[in-house]
Amino acid sequence: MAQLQNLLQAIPSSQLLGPTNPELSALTMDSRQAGPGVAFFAIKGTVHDGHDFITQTIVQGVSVVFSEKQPENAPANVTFVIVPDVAEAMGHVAAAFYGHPSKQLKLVGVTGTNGKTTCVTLLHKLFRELGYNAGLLSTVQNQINETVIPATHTTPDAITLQALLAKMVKAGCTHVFMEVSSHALVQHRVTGVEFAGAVFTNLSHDHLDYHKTFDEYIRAKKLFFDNLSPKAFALVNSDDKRGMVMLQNTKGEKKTYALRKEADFKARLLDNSIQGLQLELDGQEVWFKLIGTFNAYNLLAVYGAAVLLGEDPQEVLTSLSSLTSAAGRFDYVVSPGMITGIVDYAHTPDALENVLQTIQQIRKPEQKVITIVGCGGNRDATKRPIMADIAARMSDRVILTSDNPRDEDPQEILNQMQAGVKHTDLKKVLSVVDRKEAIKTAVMLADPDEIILVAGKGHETYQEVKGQRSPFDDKQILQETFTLLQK
Ligand SMILES: CC(=O)N[C@H]1[C@@H](OP(=O)(O)OP(=O)(O)OC[C@H]2O[C@@H](n3ccc(=O)[nH]c3=O)[C@H](O)[C@@H]2O)O[C@H](CO)[C@@H](O)[C@@H]1O[C@H](C)C(=O)N[C@@H](C)C(=O)N[C@H](CCC(=O)O)C(=O)O
Ligand SMILES: Nc1ncnc2c1ncn2[C@@H]1O[C@H](COP(=O)(O)OP(=O)(O)OP(=O)(O)O)[C@@H](O)[C@H]1O
Ligand SMILES: N[C@H](CCC[C@H](N)C(=O)O)C(=O)O
Ligand SMILES: [Mg+2]
Repeated sequence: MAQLQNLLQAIPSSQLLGPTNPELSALTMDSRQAGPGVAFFAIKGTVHDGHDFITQTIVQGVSVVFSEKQPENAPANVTFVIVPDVAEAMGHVAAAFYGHPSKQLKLVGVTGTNGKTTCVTLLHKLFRELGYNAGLLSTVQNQINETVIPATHTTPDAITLQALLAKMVKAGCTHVFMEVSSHALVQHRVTGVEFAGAVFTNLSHDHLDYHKTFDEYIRAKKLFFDNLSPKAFALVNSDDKRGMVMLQNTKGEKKTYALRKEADFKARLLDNSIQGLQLELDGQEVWFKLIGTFNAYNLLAVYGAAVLLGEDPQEVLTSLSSLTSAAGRFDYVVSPGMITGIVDYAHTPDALENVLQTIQQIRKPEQKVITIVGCGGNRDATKRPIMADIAARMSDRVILTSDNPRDEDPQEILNQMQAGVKHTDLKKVLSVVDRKEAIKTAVMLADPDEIILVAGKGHETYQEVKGQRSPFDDKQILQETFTLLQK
């Protein structure tokens, strides 16, 4: 419960109509949840405009409406708060409603095109190892210590986010690690959140369907650093072209990490194999279980953030060296017969190319690569032929199969993929519509010491076919098939 006036203090400007200080029991941005004691925020979305639902919320007995427009005929018992930007106001109001939980936590946000889930998951595992109560907000899942709360977005909306942070405070968490997506920044999902630190991983072309231009996308990421408090650290990858741009206008403490340049946190790659990474990190030689050069960056970012949070560098390195990757991010199993199975969430051409490049770098010359890949239904169809072509060019054999066909005809998706394979590569490519059968086929074909990449679904634990979701876990099926076929 909260009084409206107590929630309005953080909002820069507002105009109030109707009762001045009603009592509120809940906040919502969805008209369908509005009722007595509730404040409704009318948000302009990509499909709907929340303002169109105001009348409906009034019929449902809502107490307060946050709006960008003057009401036409507001009933006397409803308070209207008129603000220039409802999404921004909602960030501040949600923070106040839940008692500013971020101020009671050491909250670190990670932004960038790739590596967010990996970094926050490693940070969470690390701080659990170091003995802290810690929270996690990620694409894969949210966590309070070891308790899992399913995630619907990479970064939840402001109300859900503040509610989760408050729950974490209540559970005794001292540290929380969260992904901050560019959508979240533009939509003010993290407005009103106080960060102890911000980390930038890298920037490449992505989400341009939403941000329209690359400059807009960069601006979205930079917003995160521009809004930091002077007490926070701003840690960026200075090997990335955009790293220093992020620091230009920040008030936070500027820190860098790099493999190729001088930086506050610096590492040198000594060895990069299927067994893991050996790095010289801040002058010490350490082995890590994570694979691929990109993970050297993630480890360095995590190390830097932990040290900036005040942890002992030696203890951090010792714990980090024992950690494994986030579920479905270059996750792997080795069969008793020494076949390496890699499960990765690569579901875009860029990601698939990256993951196959990493495999090329770490495999022994004689190790062959079998790739299993599909493309989701009801999603961008233009990536289908491109991904099949990449898989065929960069692997010794390819099995095209279903990802989540959703409402589409699975065979039709495979036909569209197959159309992208070059004539010269056709002899390497099979199509097996059933994903389980595809995995089985790959395991049957694989000789000891070969590598099987299962791409596209990563951590997902279901498959959606003809609108129906059934349990499906690439890593588990791979393991079961190794056992079944005694490979
Ligand atoms: C493009 C985008 O970010 N969309 C998010 C946005 O939806 P929207 O703007 O399209 O919403 P809308 O349907 O137009 O509705 C506008 C407003 O009217 C309200 N409404 C709508 C209907 C109604 O009957 N009554 C009502 O009040 C809605 O609750 C909403 O407040 O606001 C919704 C409520 O928070 C989000 O669920 C939705 O995320 C959609 C599902 C989504 O797919 N988002 C993705 C793109 C996303 O956010 N991804 C990023 C990261 C991705 C990555 O890093 O790869 C993430 O952080 O997850
Ligand atoms: N630092 C990095 N640089 C480049 N590629 C990376 C990096 N870290 C991970 N990757 C690759 O990108 C994929 C996605 O990694 P991760 O899930 O950590 O990123 P994310 O930023 O959370 O992505 P999303 O936008 O899907 O939430 C991984 O499967 C891996 O192949
Ligand atoms: N968030 C992305 C993930 C895609 C993962 C892939 N496995 C698929 O289902 O297409 C989407 O829903 O488009
Ligand atoms: Mg993520």
